[in-house]
Amino acid sequence: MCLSGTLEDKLAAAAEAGFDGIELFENDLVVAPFSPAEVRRRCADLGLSIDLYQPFRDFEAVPPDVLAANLRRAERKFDVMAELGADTVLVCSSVSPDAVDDDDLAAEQLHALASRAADRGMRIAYEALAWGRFVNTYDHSWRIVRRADHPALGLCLDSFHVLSRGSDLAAIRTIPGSKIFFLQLADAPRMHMDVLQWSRHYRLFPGQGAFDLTGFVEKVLSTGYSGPLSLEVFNDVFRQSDPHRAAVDAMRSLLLLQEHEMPAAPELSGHAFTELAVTGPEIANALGRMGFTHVGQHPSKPVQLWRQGAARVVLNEGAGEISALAVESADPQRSIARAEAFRSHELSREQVSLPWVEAPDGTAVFFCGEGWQQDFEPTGRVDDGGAGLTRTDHVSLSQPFDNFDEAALFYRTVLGLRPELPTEFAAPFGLVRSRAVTNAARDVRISLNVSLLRRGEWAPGVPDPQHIAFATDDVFASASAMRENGAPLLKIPDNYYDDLDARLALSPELLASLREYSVLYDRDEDGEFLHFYTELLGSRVFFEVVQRVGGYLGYGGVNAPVRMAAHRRLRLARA
Ligand SMILES: O=C(O)c1ccc(O)c(O)c1
Ligand SMILES: [Mg+2]
Repeated sequence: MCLSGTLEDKLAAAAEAGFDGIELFENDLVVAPFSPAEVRRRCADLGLSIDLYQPFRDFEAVPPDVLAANLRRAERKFDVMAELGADTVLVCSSVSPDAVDDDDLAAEQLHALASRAADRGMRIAYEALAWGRFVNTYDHSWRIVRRADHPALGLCLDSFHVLSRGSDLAAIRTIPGSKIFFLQLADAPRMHMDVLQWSRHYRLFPGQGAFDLTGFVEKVLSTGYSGPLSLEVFNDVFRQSDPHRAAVDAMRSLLLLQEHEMPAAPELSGHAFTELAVTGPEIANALGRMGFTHVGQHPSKPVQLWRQGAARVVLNEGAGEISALAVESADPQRSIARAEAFRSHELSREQVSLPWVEAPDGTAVFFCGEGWQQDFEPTGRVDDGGAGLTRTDHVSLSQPFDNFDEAALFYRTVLGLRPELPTEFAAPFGLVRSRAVTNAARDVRISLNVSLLRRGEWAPGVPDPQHIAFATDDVFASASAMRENGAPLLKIPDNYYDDLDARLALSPELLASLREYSVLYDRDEDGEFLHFYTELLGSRVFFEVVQRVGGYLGYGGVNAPVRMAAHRRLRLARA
């Protein structure tokens, strides 16, 4: 269910990512051209056991004629399972109009089913679907299993059904581990919607959503449960993305559940630099006009280090995009050990001495220790403080549609960053979701952005832009110095300031300065955010300058559509 493709694709991807078992979803078998015995051999060849066959629906608490038909249906499925070598079948709680609200009857009929399964050396794992007609909580399914009292009948616990209902988890620890036959794990974003739709479209791998999967798994394991930890993630995007990548993402999510056994992530302390791959002088010119100085030169390659305060940009040759982000690590080799443990492998690139890995969108992530700047020879030019930029505030990367949740989990596991809550805004070409990942000190901040739906066909065929945001302590002083130097700053329309005035009743002086310098503004209970942008440089990159006042932790997301519309207008004017 977690992987796209046909059965062959799914099995290959699961095996390659190191899984040792699967749940076989009935549809995948029904449409496959292989007999169950052939599937069994294929799985064995790949080192995969078939740990569960599912789903068997709408069985319990029905009138006698329906029961007879259901038992016949079950026997046919037991035949298939025998050929597959699968000994456990998932029976999910009924949604049938034939079912009645009668726990005694449900228990009695499940007992009958379990007896037949036992005759064939098989077991029934009963799962409460969150939308089951009468049985929709795990404690209710447990009461029925306890009442049925058959050794071949136990529970399937599925974290989504349990956590989506907000069930009290205390009772989990009262279930004997031997009566939990199967454990399914799925995370999800918090949503206020019909639980069936939520489950079938938006599940996520553990660590990608809002549920506490670590706490849930701890409770289940404390019962003595020793069966598989299986992932059952119904997700519209995963359903259509590369199964090999999704399987690695899935494995990473399981490893996160045992994070205490993984190498700890060394402390990160800021963005060492961000690398831009550029063609032509446009970006170097812009950096110069923004007050950056070309302070270092690579001895053998056309690679330049530009600096202003502790804000650093490396310019390399390439297609006009952010090609790498570099973080300062207390121990780069341990950062790599952590990355390797989470299935992200160290890469090498000619003449790069820094250890690095690749993020899901292809951006290189460098781990810099002390002295990394020695790779550059001084140009003799000195940073005089320029326009007052102090450091990199954040790097903003637009993500490929298929890899957004994978990216959040990558940064969480490999770099040890914390994902913040996602936000959404309406951009000119569709809704955009934005999610930041940060370290505890918040001196490493990466903002990930993605279209909510795959881009519409009328949207321009240019890639979504990416940017680097630099911090200043005085946004107006920086804007004024840059304007004086002829930096290509983005003009914000007057309508925006009229709306700000209406919404926030800012002092006339502040409003006038914002308008004068095309500075945007946001505030929340904790502080204020003042920021301005450059025009697009080339087709893909721009810069932002931000001033945080007080404890404002966001990214001015409310203002992003204003910037996007302005960039769009410029693109059209240039075309
Ligand atoms: O959406 C469903 O129908 C469905 C089926 C089987 C499961 O194990 C489950 O959690 C949900
Ligand atoms: Mg389930």
